Amino acid sequence: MPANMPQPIPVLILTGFLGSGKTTLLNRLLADGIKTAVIINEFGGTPVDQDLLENQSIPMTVLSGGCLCCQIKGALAPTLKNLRMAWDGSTVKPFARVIIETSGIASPEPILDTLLREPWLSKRYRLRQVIATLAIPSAVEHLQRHAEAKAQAVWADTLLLTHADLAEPAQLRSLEAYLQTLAPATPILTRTLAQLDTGDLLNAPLPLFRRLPANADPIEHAFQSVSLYFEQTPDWPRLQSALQRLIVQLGPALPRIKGVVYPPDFNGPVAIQAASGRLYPATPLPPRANDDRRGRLIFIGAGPADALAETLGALFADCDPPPTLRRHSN
Ligand SMILES: Nc1nc2c(ncn2[C@@H]2O[C@H](COP(=O)(O)OP(=O)(O)OP(=O)(O)O)[C@@H](O)[C@H]2O)c(=O)[nH]1
Repeated sequence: MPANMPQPIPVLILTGFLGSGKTTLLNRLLADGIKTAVIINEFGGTPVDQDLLENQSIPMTVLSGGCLCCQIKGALAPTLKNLRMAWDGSTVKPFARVIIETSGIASPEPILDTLLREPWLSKRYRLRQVIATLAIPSAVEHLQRHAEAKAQAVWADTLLLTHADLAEPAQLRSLEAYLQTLAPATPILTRTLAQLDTGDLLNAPLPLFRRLPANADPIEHAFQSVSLYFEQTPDWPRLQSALQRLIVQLGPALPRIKGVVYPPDFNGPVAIQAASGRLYPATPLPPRANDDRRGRLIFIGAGPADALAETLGALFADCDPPPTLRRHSN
C-alpha cells in the first residue's frame, strides 16, 4: 500500500431481528482479545444495550432513537468519521476493528451504502463481514412477516442460527429450508452459545465479490416503542407476573422487551429480557458508574404506540409511584 494511502480499519456489522442474539454475540466477540471500537444502534429512545456489555472500557458510541437505516441514517457517517479521526490522532483507546451492532429492525442495506459508497469512509474503512443472527424458534415467522428480517438475512455474509438450545429439530429444519431459498449461497452456522467459537464465525467463507446496495431508500417500519421509567421498581415476582401477562395478552404484537431495573429483592441492577413470547430469567448486572437506580424498560410493539402505552399504563397503575411513560414515535 502506498505510504500516503490510509490504512483501512476492518468493520464487522452485526445484524439480526429483535432479540435474536446480537448483543450476546457482541459480548463474545469482545472477549476474543481483539481491540475493538463499538457502535451500537438502538431503535428505542432509551438505550439499554451498552449496559449489557461486559467490557465497558472500550470506545463505544450509542446511536439511539431510531434505526441506522432510516431515521438516524445520517448519524453513521459523522460517527465513523469522528472515530477515524480520533484513531488517526491517537486520541482514543487503540482499536484494530470496528463492530457496528444494528438495531433489530434495521435493514443493513443503507448502512452498507454509507460504508461502501461514501468516498472518505470507503478509503478508511473496509467492510469485513456482515453477520446476521437468527433465533431458530422464531426466525421463520419473522422472515415471513417482516421485510426488515428478510433484508438482514439477504445482506448477510454469514448466518448464525442462535437459540438452538430452545429449538425443536423441526424448527431448525424449516428455517434451513427457508434460508436455502432466500440466501442459498450464504454459509450457515448453528451453535449454542456454549459451543460458539468466534474463530469459526470470523473465518467463514466470504463472497468473492461484494454486492453494492441498489436501493438505499429508508424503510417504513411498522414498529413503535414505549419506555417506562421506575423511580421504585416493583419486586421481581410482581414485575415478572405483570410482564408475563402482557406477553400473553399482546402475543406477536409485542416482539421485544428489554431493560435495566432495580427490584428491591435484588442487590443491584438487573437485566430484563423478553423476545418473541419468551421472558428470560432476570440477570443481575455489575453496578455501573452511571447507575441512578432508575429502572427503565423498553417495549417494542408492532402496532400503534398509543395502544401499547395505554395497556402499559393500566398494567402498572397500582405501582407507587407509578412509572413515567414515554412514547417514541418513529
Ligand atoms: N437460550 C438462549 N438464549 C439466548 C441465546 N442467544 C441469546 N439469548 C438470550 O436472548 C435474549 C436476547 O439476546 P440479545 O443478545 O440481547 O438479542 P439482540 O439481538 O441484541 O436484541 P435487540 O438488540 O433488542 O434486537 C437475551 O436474554 C439473551 O441472553 C441462545 O443461543 N440461547
